[in-house]
Amino acid sequence: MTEAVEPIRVGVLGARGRMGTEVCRAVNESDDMELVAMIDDGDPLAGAADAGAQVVVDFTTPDTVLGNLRWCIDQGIHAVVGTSGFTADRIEEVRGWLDGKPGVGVVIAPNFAIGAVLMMEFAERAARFFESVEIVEMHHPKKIDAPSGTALRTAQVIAEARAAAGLGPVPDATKEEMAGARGTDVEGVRVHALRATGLVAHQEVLFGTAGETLTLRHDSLDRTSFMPGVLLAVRSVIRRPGLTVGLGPLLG
Ligand SMILES: NC(=O)C1=CN([C@@H]2O[C@H](COP(=O)(O)OP(=O)(O)OC[C@H]3O[C@@H](n4cnc5c(N)ncnc54)[C@H](OP(=O)(O)O)[C@@H]3O)[C@@H](O)[C@H]2O)C=CC1
Ligand SMILES: O=C(O)C1=N[C@H](C(=O)O)C[C@H](O)C1
Repeated sequence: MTEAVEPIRVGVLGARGRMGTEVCRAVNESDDMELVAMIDDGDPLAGAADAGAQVVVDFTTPDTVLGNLRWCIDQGIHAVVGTSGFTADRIEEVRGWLDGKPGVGVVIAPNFAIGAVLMMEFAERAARFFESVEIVEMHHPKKIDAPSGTALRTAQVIAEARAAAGLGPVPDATKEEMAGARGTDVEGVRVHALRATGLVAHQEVLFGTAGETLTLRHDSLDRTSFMPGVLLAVRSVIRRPGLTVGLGPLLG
């Protein structure tokens, strides 16, 4: 006789937001998870611990996510984090907190959509073959930060691949006559942020070299695109202590 498996007890932070609402729906619809806490701005985080959450999913704001994450780690609650704003310094800070809590797992993913994860992997692979590269991220106008976490992460992996290949700076003789005309410089990669009603989350990575260009484009047309990745991270994090950055390592 097979033993009944207990569902994973999940708490959602930012539960009334655009992503939080979708995550609550996805957790409720999954057979192996139970939604035990819905926390939003103003609600005490203790509600998640009181409800016995094993995993907390955070889709809040770049300003509040670090405090939330520190609290989860202190409580011994695993965390799946989609909130943007994770610079290299922040990642290292979280890694330090986890050193003191060896049983706790944290997954921080700038983008949970499978196509976006592949776009970043393909960009990393292509980077060494092209002297030029620029990133254009396009989002709904209610997004509160720019550049997007996805664009930041893409620029980082491209910059690392360029450095490993011994590539110099991206060629650019342009004198910027007005500030911002050439976007912002992220580790030597120009990133441009567009906002328009009707968009959800989109990104292009444009590579160029003599006589050819390569464009990688990903479109999230609906927030359901992020849900399989979020659920995969929830299932994975309970048996994956320490810090995992990005969804790639969970995809096998
Ligand atoms: N990794 C990924 O795949 C994805 C990441 N994101 C990221 O997720 C984050 C949220 O995006 P989105 O859902 O669109 O944003 P929303 O503004 O719709 O949602 C954020 C929610 O968090 C709430 N909130 C703010 N502070 C706290 C707090 N301290 N504790 C609990 N809840 C809080 C907000 O409440 P109130 O509005 O009342 O302040 C709001 O309901 C962003 O950083 C975004 O970039 C988005 C999509 C995909
Ligand atoms: O705010 C959003 O919407 C999104 N945020 C994430 C980011 O900043 O990269 C992921 C996705 O782009 C949607």
